[in-house]
Amino acid sequence: MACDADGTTVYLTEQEADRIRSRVKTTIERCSVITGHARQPRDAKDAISQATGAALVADMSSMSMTKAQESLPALAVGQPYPPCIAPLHELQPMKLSDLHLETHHRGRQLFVKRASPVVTLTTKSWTMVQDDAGETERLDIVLHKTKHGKDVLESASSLIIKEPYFTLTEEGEPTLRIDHPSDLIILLPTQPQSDQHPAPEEAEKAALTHKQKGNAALAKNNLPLAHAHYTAGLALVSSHLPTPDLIRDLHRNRAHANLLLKNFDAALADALTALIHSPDPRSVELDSKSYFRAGSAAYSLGQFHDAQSFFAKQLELMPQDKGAAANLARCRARGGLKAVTYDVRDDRIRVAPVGLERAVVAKLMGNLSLISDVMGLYGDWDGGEGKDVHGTVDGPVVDAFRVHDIVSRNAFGAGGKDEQGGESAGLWIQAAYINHSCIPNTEREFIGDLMVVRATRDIAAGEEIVQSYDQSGDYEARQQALMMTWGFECGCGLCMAEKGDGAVTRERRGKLANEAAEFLKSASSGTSKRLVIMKAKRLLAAIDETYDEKKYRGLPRLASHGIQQWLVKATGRR
Ligand SMILES: C[S@@+](CC[C@H](N)C(=O)[O-])C[C@H]1O[C@@H](n2cnc3c(N)ncnc32)[C@H](O)[C@@H]1O
Repeated sequence: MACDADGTTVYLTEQEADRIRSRVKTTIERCSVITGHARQPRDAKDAISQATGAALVADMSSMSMTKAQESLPALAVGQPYPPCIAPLHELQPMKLSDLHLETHHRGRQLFVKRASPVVTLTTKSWTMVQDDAGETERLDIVLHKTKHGKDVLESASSLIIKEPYFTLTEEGEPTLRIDHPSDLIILLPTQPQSDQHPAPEEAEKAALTHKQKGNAALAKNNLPLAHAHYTAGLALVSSHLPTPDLIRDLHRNRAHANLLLKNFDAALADALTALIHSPDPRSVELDSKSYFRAGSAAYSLGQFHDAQSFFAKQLELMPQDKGAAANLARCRARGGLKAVTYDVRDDRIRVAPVGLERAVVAKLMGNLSLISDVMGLYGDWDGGEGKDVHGTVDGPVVDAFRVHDIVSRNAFGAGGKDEQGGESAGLWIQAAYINHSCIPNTEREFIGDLMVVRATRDIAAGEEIVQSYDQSGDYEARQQALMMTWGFECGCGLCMAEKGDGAVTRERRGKLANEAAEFLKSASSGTSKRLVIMKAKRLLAAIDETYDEKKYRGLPRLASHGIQQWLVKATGRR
């Protein structure tokens, strides 16, 4: 059995769990034997036809698979290693023939071109790549394989791998493995280039064409192309400033593209640069747009005070736009994919919100300003020596293992469904600092993607704010969830009292708590009949009997909490 942060329970047979474990352990053993061995050359033709066949099979099976079949892939969480923190220009080039097995090639970079179709699986993508010497090798990207909704390998023709890691797949095949997306630099096939140094009038004309092409790309939802056109336009005109209006237009439009690309830092900077501050009606309209974009970006960065003031300015300029900011609360930046993970570090199988990990990594890759806040959260792997380096001249540096561990210990279920219909989980940075107690003094509620932490009683100055991570009335189930997901045994007053009750009493209470949960699933207060109410009262009395009056004075009775609330609703009596 494996549990996740939403309290969702997934049942795995012992055989399935053993299969996952032994596959991962066998790979680790194989890797330890071949560490440092020189790479064997591959036959290019065989390698490419292998990838072509596998890509075809993967495409066909993804088309025929039902949602349920594809929803829980298995994923190994291996020993963490840090991402490359050196800029590309400091790394020495290497060739495929220089690779050694089960080795991180620190201080090196590898330039390769894609040589085959991409095999796209749920939690990884792989392909064959070739270097300038014509050598061929396999390349796997694990989990963080998409950018702006597209497979990064599919969109790449040339790539640079920073500090390549050469290892084995679970099938025992050698591969270049990418775990951290910041270790991979994709060289896009066609980037709109700004002409070198045209005369000012020509530059203005060309920049205007880039703006129009950018707008056309935006209309077709080709966001990277739109972004590239606006950037090329700005490169042409920014230096000699003959046309401030055009520059502002390009920034304003790029702010829109950046917002949609979830590059919120850049969207905010662009929106503010685009401001005209002029009273003429057209400028007022354009500035209102810019303030809306600035507000949306600030909101997504968690800068709520700034967001509020930008929206207030937008409203001041265009009072009729009252509803615009309200739309934000409805958009949730969460990913629903779950995977059964086997963590080699503690030998445990869990259900992990890997879609959320992907979403967090992608957001950090686009927004350097958010990285230190997220990396400041508690996680088992602290990132090693370079843990405080969050970016280089090549862009943000994101340690995907650290994000995995942080999400594991800090994500919470939001009690709703995400866009894909799965249980939704999210990472709320401030709320993540709140420790657990089974006797909490706060409660979580959600308004859209905002978590509201409400005090449930008076909290004295200096008293610790605590929330409940798991409200199960069954002591054993609660302790198991706390240990499995958050890695600790709760020592609060209630847990101490329940621990002291002994196994027989706890087992009886646990059974009754499960019965109560089943009852609550089938009974609805609207249709309550006398008999149903009597059954609830009997259950409540039976649960209460398992609690010693004196010992539990002032302590919550979690096993009877739900049914007690149901009775209050059904009978109107407390
Ligand atoms: C969401 S974080 C809470 C904030 C964390 N204590 C920090 O310093 O950032 C969850 C982690 O805090 C620790 N924790 C929370 N409540 C605890 C408790 N009642 N007893 C022991 N450890 C607790 C566990 O290590 C858990 O994985």
